[in-house]
Amino acid sequence: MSDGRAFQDGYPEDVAHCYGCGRLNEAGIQLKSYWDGDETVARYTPRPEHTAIPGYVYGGLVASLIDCHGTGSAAAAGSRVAGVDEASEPLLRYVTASLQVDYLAPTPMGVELEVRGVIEQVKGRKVVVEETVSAGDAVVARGRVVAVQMPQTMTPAEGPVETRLR
Ligand SMILES: CCCCC/C=C\C/C=C\C/C=C\C/C=C\CCCC(=O)SCCNC(=O)CCNC(=O)[C@H](O)C(C)(C)COP(=O)(O)OP(=O)(O)OC[C@H]1O[C@@H](n2cnc3c(N)ncnc32)[C@H](O)[C@@H]1OP(=O)(O)O
Repeated sequence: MSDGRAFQDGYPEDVAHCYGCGRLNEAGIQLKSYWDGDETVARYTPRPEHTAIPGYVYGGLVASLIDCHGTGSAAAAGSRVAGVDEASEPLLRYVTASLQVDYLAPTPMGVELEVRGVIEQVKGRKVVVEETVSAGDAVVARGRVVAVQMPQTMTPAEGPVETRLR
């Protein structure tokens, strides 16, 4: 967002429960993504429960970071191309159509990870984001997300949040 808030801070309440990026999901990762020039960036330090083997991060967590940084980047990039005022209007809603991950090196625990996104394509309802995950100077994973604007038929479940999270 151009006002210093993370992309995910602009998600309306009905789509703010995602395990990876929902600010209202207290058990989740609550990933925060931002513009950094033409690229996007998010930082996250894995928690002990994200362990694969002692000392190393579970690959599913790395995939989640790529997933949610990708959809957040897509929401920001697609909205920018559509002329949505990111500071005052909600971002367009995107979901993951495709998530590809290559694990290049073991990901150490106890280190802040940096996820970087490059917007490869914005075409119609689709945005393609190329990503890297780094631990210090080492690129530990590469990923690619194809995000597509949520179809109108994919509506959030009704009812109290506790019910929806169960
Ligand atoms: C009003 C205020 C809104 C404010 C919101 C603010 C921000 C919100 C941003 C995001 C918030 C939304 C949710 C946040 C929560 C979680 C996000 C985390 C990510 C997830 O956890 S989310 C869950 C997992 N996710 C799914 O549950 C999706 C299930 N799935 C489907 O719902 C459909 O499958 C769908 C919609 C994906 C596509 O269906 P569709 O019919 O709309 O697509 P269609 O055929 O029209 O394709 C259009 C173009 O996408 C290409 N394309 C399609 N599929 C592809 C694939 N697999 N690989 C490569 N390209 C693909 C086509 O090739 C074509 O490209 P082209 O135009 O170039 O030919």
